Amino acid sequence: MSAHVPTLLLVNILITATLALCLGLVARRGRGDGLFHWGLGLSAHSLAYVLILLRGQADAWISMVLANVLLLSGMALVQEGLYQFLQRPVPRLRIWLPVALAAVAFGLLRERMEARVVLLALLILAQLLQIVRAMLQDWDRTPGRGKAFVLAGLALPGLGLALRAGVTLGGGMNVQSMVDPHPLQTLTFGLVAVSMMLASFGYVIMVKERADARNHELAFTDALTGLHNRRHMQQALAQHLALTRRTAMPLSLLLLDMDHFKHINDRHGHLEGDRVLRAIAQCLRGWLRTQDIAGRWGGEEFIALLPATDAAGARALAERLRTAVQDCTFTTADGQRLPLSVSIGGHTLEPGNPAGIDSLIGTADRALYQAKNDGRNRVEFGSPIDATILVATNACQVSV
Ligand SMILES: Nc1nc2c(ncn2[C@@H]2O[C@H](COP(=O)(O)OP(=O)(O)OP(=O)(O)O)[C@@H](O)[C@H]2O)c(=O)[nH]1
Repeated sequence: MSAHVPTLLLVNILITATLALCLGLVARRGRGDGLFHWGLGLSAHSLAYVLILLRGQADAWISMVLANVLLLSGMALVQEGLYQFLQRPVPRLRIWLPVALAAVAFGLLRERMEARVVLLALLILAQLLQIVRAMLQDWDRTPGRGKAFVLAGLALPGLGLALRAGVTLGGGMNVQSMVDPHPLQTLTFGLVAVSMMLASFGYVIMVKERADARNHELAFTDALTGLHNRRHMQQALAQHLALTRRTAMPLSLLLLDMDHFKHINDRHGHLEGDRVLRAIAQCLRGWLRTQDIAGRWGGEEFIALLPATDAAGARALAERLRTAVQDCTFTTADGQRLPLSVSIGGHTLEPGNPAGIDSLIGTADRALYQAKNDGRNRVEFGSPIDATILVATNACQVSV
């Protein structure tokens, strides 16, 4: 099966130019997503096909040498974009070496069609392998669906070019003829059109997937402490409450409030106050178990959700947190040591308890109020705790 090669080339020019234009409209230099360079790469490809279309009419230096150099430059620019996206240093020498080699070699091989076909296949395959290698190295950090499209899209022309080179070497057929095209010539140009669309859409999906993940992180993270924010904690609370209703697992909640924090702000300034909040967040991260979920509830108040934790376990953990903050040696920028303490209010929902979020938080909040009223730097629980639990708690305190 052969198609009219100039028509195929025209289709390729239209596809790559349209994609380049679209990317050019949305890309911003310096945003670190590589879209700008990817768009430049597509423009280089588009121009290369224009020059290939002029084969037979324009000078061989333009329609062969410059066209092939532009094709390889397009791939080099695509690689630059990808390295920017992966936030890795761009290995310019490695990326542009095939382009420099092509400029020299294609100039020398203008009259040797077989050598040109094989060389082009080898250089493009070398570029594709570099791209695949870079993506595999960052496999876990690269968003999922988009990268599959990019890899599939880039593999297709590699396959076409390798086949073309193999047939040229094996049978010496003229796979470059425009007048009486070899089916492989048709296949290669057809594959290039599909592959550039596939890879470019894949790349845009990759950029979008990463932006979505970042936005999600920003929407659910507290900017000052890096802990989960109130919105995330409300969602986590709802999920774990539903789980507690269906399973035989208790659920505990702690509300932690810094003592006399206004005094720290007034005396040492808000920046020091912020540093204290970060130190407390760090302390929480260090002391909670991996299944526990910690967040900033607002101002100088923190929240910890303790799944599958009964009242005794929650109280022991709360005491450990209180002691850890008390023992924390916080030093201000001008070298003063600040004593810190937190009051903690807690509550535990036993399995099957139909209480809702408001009731759980309300009870913990009342316990926190009690802890403040009773002199601060204390732990209070909303649910009654029996004598055996208290003994266990005291034992924990001693071990801390
Ligand atoms: N630096 C800093 N201060 C904050 C932030 N959010 C709230 N605050 C301050 O936290 C202080 C809270 O003061 P209060 O509610 O009176 O609480 P407190 O001084 O800790 O007193 P008690 O809770 O009764 O021990 C206020 O001065 C707020 O301005 C923040 O993000 N950074």
